[in-house]
Amino acid sequence: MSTNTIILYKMHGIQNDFLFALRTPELPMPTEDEIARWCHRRAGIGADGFVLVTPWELAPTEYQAQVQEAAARGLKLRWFMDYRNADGSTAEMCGNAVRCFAHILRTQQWDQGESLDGEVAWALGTRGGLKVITQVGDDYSVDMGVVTRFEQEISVRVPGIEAELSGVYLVAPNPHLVVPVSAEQLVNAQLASVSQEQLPLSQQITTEPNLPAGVNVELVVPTQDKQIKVRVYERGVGETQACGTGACAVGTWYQLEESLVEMPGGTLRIQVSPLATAVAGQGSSWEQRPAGQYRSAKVTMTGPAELVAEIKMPRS
Ligand SMILES: N[C@@H](CCC[C@H](N)C(=O)O)C(=O)O
Repeated sequence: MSTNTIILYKMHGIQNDFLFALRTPELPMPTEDEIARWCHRRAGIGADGFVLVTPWELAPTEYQAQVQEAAARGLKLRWFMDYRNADGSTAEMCGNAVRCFAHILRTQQWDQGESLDGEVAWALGTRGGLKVITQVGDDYSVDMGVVTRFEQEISVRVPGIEAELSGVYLVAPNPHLVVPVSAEQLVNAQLASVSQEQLPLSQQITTEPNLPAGVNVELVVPTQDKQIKVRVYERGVGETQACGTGACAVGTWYQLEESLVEMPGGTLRIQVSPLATAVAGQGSSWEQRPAGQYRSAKVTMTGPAELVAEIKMPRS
């Protein structure tokens, strides 16, 4: 393949869509500008994000500790997820793209995975910590690690909703703001279709206090037992059809052992197990946590991943 072309794999996980490329020594990370052009819905192929499938030996060196972590789980760390949003900005990782990552490794026969407790598994290094993916029938289940919920409530203004809302900040490990709304407000919210920095302030979601690193926002309505209906605004992208780390944040906020997070593109199963408090003498359930402490849980996300097309893209 000449360096003037690149093979891009269009993938999606419940319609959160991505362009994947395999990193080789000859193919470093494309520029922010190129990624934004490829992800553009009209002038490019169209995607919510870009993933450079990076062999571990080409990964940034600061994540070396994840090698030992994987080894302790009986796995060899062979891959790193280098993730960029549709506007080219860097994010910690992407939950829906993690499932797609395992799917492309398998379907392109780049890595058939390892056996872990009788299942096929892959270890994946990310800027947001180690992820372990297992194949479950046609789906993929991801040990997403720890999600942390902070006590401080954040006031939120959402275009299309008159009332001032209140949100809960979670680190999953990407930053998320879970905002409970009514069924009517969920429909009325006007979420931008592009990264909101490109829009006037009146069309932006704003928070008090301001969150300078930006934030992904989930508007949530619990519907029936275990089921939560969600719309998502993704930092660096705009409204998306689904968000994996967002679903993990919502599941942690909801505090049920298992929840079904229903987004416009599909539903993810989120399993949550609260971690023991960092405060000596406290129990492990959330209810026993003192006010003012943050709450952490280990989270597993399960859902599908699909390969849509393989595209030979010219590079200028
Ligand atoms: N779609 C992703 C999250 C992608 C990154 C996010 N936009 C951010 O900037 O944090 C997911 O499925 O988790």
